[in-house]
Amino acid sequence: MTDIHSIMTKAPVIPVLVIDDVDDAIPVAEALVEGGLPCLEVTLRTPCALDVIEAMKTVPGAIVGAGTVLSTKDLEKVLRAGVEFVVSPGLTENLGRAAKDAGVPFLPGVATSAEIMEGLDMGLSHFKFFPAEANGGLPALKAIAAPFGMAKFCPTGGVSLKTAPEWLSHPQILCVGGSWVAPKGADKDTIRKLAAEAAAIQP
Ligand SMILES: O=C(O)C(=O)C[C@H](O)[C@H](O)COP(=O)(O)O
Repeated sequence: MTDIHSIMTKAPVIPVLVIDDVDDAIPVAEALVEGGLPCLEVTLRTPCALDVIEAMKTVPGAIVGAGTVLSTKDLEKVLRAGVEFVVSPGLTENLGRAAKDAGVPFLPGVATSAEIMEGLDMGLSHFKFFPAEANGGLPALKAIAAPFGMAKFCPTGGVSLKTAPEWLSHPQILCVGGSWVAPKGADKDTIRKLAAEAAAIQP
């Protein structure tokens, strides 16, 4: 298993996926991987998410993780499904410790200095800044991250193709997360093009 730093540095964008129909899993994953975005965050927001994870894992080159992991119960489920990384919207002591014990690359959401400090205490150093735009955007993250030179971030929530380059120009930001690369109902060609555009983003 790889570590969260290498997952965050594979491509500038981690697609955040909400998949309603398991039949879409393979074409969506193929389009994203072909477009140059190998790390796929499948959110547990839909009832078929675990089946989607299992299906996407069969796509060559896909590195499949789970998002919206809210509890240790969710963590157990996604580990059984064989995810390679885990993302959560927030950080709790229970979930942080369980992810650490499981040895799975873990990217918990933070929005404040105290949350980053709790994460650092647990031995974590890589965080999702969530919800990125609603929390004040890049000026807010710049100010919050300044005392924590060792911490790295993946802003997610309201990030777009247009705003991603500016986020990525900050040295503590390794990648951004976003759902824009796989809009609901989009066909494979569209998703491949959106992924290729995102993969080519230069800070
Ligand atoms: O489901 C989760 O666990 C989340 O953390 C939420 C997602 O990361 C954001 O909703 C994506 O934001 P958009 O790119 O603005 O759509």
